[in-house]
Amino acid sequence: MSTVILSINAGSSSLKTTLYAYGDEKKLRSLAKAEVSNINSQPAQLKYSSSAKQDKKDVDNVSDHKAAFEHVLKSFLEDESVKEVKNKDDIRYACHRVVQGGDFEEDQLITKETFHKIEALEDLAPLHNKSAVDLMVACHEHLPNVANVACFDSGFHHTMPDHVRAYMIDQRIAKEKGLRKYGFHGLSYSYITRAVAGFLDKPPEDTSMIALHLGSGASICAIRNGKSIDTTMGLTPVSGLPGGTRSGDIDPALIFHYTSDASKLSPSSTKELHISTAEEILNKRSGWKAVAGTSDFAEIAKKDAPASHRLALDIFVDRIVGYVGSYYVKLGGDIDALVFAGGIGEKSALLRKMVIEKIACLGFSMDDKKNEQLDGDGPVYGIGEHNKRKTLVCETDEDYEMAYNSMMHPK
Ligand SMILES: Nc1ncnc2c1ncn2[C@@H]1O[C@H](COP(=O)(O)OP(=O)(O)O)[C@@H](O)[C@H]1O
Ligand SMILES: CC(=O)OP(=O)(O)O
Ligand SMILES: [Mg+2]
Repeated sequence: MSTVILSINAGSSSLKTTLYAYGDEKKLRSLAKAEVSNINSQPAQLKYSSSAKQDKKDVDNVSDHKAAFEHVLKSFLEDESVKEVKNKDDIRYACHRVVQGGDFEEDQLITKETFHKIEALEDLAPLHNKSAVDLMVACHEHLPNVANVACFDSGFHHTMPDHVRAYMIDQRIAKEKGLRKYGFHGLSYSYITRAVAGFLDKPPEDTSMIALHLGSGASICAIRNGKSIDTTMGLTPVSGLPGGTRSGDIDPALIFHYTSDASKLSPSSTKELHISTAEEILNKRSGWKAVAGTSDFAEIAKKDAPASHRLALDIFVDRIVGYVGSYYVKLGGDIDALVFAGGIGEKSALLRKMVIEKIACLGFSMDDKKNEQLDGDGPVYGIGEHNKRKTLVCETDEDYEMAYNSMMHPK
């Protein structure tokens, strides 16, 4: 008898889902994947793949995650090659990626009580948590017999010390409002830690690294003996590194000088969700989209790209190496590996080369050939080594991480 898990990863404009099954041997098998992209702009696209079926098509009337989820579910249920799922009731668990988990450290079974606690966290992360909460409601409606589990992107960072988590502001207000560094991409960092430890043939508790999750949202994590000691994102994902549409760190006073109405509520705020125009500008109208006019990093890294693209690339590399230097010191130089992950970290040989050249002074190196052509079975690839310190690429997988935790610690 197999247990079936559906992993649900809600991005700001996409919905990525994977169906997994496992049996007594506790080995996860991926059965099928479905992804809806372009959710807020018409038409949205649905991409589906299983061992028997590959499909890509436009889908109409998908203006929110709930509508996208209905398409995804229909695709899974229509695919007769997925023998483990003949009807909705064959799905045992739905795992939801929740970016801002507040004080939650571990995955939570979603009950009425935990649902309301997660819903309340929307105040801290209006731009990130809403779609996840909407999908919990959709699952409750469409899959009434499934057990819903919330998996928090912030959970991995609960081991950061207090002096790293705290901002230098009035501590009474900080406590009252939960204003501290939380950090995100934790599902990815947890996957990377286990995968890299396996690759190095060491227990995770003895493995230390600087991990770079570089996607359209980008962050870095300092991991000592398998645990996060610092990361670049903070109260929200806007801080730290810049991203596709995010500014990354700025002087906070810049907000007051940017436009006269930056402090007003943004047009997309509703009665329930209060997003300031500044928050929207820094999250959705900044980053390489603002500097280079595209949020596609592959375009930015093209050989003959214009000067605006080169500026975006140089800013990104500058901020990355600055944090690597800082985390090298925080880890006391005691590092097994520097790990590139995320869409950009995994696919851009140019970005990896630019970063490694600038941090060679810290004792990192790479082999150009291995960097250009990743060699091995994955998910971890070695691309360089200097004095036993390795440079690695890891194909990270947040969906797998959620399903893996659900399998190892069933709720
Ligand atoms: N071949 C490539 N070279 C450089 N960047 C790439 C390549 N393929 C994809 N990317 C970039 O990866 C980013 C998306 O990464 P991903 O981790 O999937 O992001 P997210 O989960 O935040 O949407 C995009 O900026 C995209 O342009
Ligand atoms: C937390 C975060 O920024 O997520 P993503 O990279 O998926 O946008
Ligand atoms: Mg991502």
